[in-house]
Amino acid sequence: MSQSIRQQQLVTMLTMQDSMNQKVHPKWLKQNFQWYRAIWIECAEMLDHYGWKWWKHQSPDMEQVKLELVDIFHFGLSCRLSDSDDYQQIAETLDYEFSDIRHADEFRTTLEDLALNTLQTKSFNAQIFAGCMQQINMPFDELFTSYIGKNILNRFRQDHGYKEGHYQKVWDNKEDNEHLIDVIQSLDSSSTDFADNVYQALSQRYPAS
Ligand SMILES: O=c1ccn([C@H]2C[C@H](O)[C@@H](COP(=O)(O)OP(=O)(O)OP(=O)(O)O)O2)c(=O)[nH]1
Repeated sequence: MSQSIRQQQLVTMLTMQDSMNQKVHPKWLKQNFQWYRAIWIECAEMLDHYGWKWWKHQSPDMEQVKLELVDIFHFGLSCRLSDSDDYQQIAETLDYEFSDIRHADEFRTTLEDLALNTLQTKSFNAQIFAGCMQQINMPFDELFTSYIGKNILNRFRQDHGYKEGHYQKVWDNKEDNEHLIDVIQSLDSSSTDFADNVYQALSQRYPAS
């Protein structure tokens, strides 16, 4: 049976994720990193970007909300890669789960369901994750494009001393994540060179390079 486009995109992301994790630690699979912990913490960070305080005016920062979902997806893919090295099989499973969307009445409650499920199972629930995406109108293609962008930013950070502590996170009064949003919007994401172009654009903007 031919592979769907979404499955191909999932295999591409799984490959990039494994490679990114190896950059952080060459033997990452043996480190027993707590991916589930990273997921629920990111859920809380996302809720802050979305807004939840009833006593204060807050407007949702949807670009940042989407970027937090992309961070969660990095950790979710890592969860799945911790259990199997068969990219194709993981992609098929995720592809099915993305068609079996689960959500509560509104986005914040779905996000809490995701955090709760993550804490209870210590794993990644793609059905509820897909529910969060649906409730903020984020199509899978956008997840794919933003995933590539953020993965490249994560690489860029590591190449410029993120782990060692000498990476500059803010340039021109903007956080690197905000620069990334600008870069993604300025490039053609359908180009086969998209990932390389993101890296190049970040290098051009970064003051120390
Ligand atoms: O082994 C790892 C560790 C991290 N990441 C990625 C996932 C996520 O895309 C990013 C970390 O998220 P974020 O940028 O929010 O982390 P931070 O370093 O805590 O930054 P901030 O202070 O902006 O939240 O790094 C990986 O892919 N593999």
